[in-house]
Amino acid sequence: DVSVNHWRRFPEDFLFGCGTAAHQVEGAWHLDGKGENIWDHLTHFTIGKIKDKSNAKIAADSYHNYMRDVEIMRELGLDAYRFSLSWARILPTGFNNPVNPAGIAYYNNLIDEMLTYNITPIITLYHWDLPQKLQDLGGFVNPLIVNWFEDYARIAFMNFGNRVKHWITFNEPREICHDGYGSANKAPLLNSAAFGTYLCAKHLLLAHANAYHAYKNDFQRHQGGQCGITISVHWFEPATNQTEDVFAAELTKQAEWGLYAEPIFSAKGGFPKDFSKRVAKKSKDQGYSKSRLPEFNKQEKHWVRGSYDFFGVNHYTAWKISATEYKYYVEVPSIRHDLDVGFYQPKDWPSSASSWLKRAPNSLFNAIMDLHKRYPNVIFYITENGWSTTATHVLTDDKRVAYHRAALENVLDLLEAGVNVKGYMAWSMIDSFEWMEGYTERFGLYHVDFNSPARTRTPRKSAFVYKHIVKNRHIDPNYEPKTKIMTIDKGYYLLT
Ligand SMILES: CCCCCCCCCCCCC/C=C/[C@@H](O)[C@@H](N)CO[C@@H]1O[C@H](CO)[C@@H](O)[C@H](O)[C@H]1O
Repeated sequence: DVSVNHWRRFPEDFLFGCGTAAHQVEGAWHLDGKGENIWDHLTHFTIGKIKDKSNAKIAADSYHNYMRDVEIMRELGLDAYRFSLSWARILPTGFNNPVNPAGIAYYNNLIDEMLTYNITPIITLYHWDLPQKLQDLGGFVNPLIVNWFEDYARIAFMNFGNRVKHWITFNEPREICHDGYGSANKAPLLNSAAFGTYLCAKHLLLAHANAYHAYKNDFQRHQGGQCGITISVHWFEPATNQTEDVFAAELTKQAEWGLYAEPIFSAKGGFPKDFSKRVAKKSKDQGYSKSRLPEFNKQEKHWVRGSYDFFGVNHYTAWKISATEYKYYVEVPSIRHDLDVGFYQPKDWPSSASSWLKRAPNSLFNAIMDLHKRYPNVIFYITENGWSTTATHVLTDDKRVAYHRAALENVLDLLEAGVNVKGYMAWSMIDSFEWMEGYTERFGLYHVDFNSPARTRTPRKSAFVYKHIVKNRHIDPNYEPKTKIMTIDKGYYLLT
């Protein structure tokens, strides 16, 4: 293929990794003192919400298989592994007393095993699994979540910060707030469309800032790590180049990810301007005395602004946005009604097993370049990017291979354009519990047999291709793995 420059390389210090999340892989939901979380609660007590009626009681059983997981990291030759801590495994009631020693021991063992093989741990403090006891008190719509989260973050920094140098406070505030509080698309199914999303957004941002400042003030000097947040940033493109579609796409960016990025990364701070105005106007028209989007006071704005060492980007796909066409029924009032745009994905974009995930041309480049222009000098880590297949046991996942290759070409384009991207975490290392979709959608580079007691992991073709890219620091579009037997490359790892 002459159109691809084979000699473009990723820098030696670029972090190639894979990601997972505690609730999606660990299992052991009630073992060794772990408390119940909102997904345990949802899957055990609410009937008919999960597509295949499954739950994550065992999932990929990483709680018992963590040594095999680290072996997989070594097989792939990863520089880094992004995983999350289960808040309720460490603090069964959500509060910082009691601390569960078995929870601390589990993560110590995982971290130490990774470090033995020079694999950098990247920890997400919160990947959607709030302790149920805190949800009973309101979860993210209770302003006290700000202190609860800081207390939990401090326990994590104190116990693991001597070895962990990359901290992500939250995974995807949009999904936490829009899906969990503003609708019933994810636990805790609060479905408070008028207020839930916005109350959650404000409190989550303050909780993030508290954890960030705790790290900065009390840990960073002697631990020497970095703390950031991961936001899902999809690409939103105007359906036409008419002014109203261009504005509709801008508003969509503000509503979908700007709500979380702007208060932290912009020079001015606070919620995004056009979208805030829009919610204020709609709220007034609806007869509310104040905007349903609660503003930050001056002190809060200042506290949140600049609370980052890096920006974690989860990117998967794109949508075309129209001011007038492709509109569907939306609840009133709700964020979707506040935004009031139409959206679609062109039929010729290759489709995955997930209804929302299509391979959109250059969407990763466009999304991160847009962020770079708004927030210059920010360091980016791509903390998730991946492709889903169905549950059928097919190991030749050529569409996943094509997706990762295209995305990684975009990363090279970004590096060439001078954007400071320091790492790429493929989602996911292994198949896992895909939230409301159960086990019907598989994101793993490794297949997991959820019917076998051992939860056997088997590499897909994409695992061999990713390994080749990581090892050679460049993308060979013609590389075809010659074997189906995965090995750990000899001499490739240096013990520290
Ligand atoms: C405010 C209304 C705006 C309407 C404008 C149109 C945009 C529509 C956007 C709809 C988005 C729907 C689906 C999005 C899904 C992803 O963001 C989400 N699934 C990403 O979550 C991560 O992905 C992994 C794969 O799903 C998952 O396993 C992982 O745990 C998540 O971190």
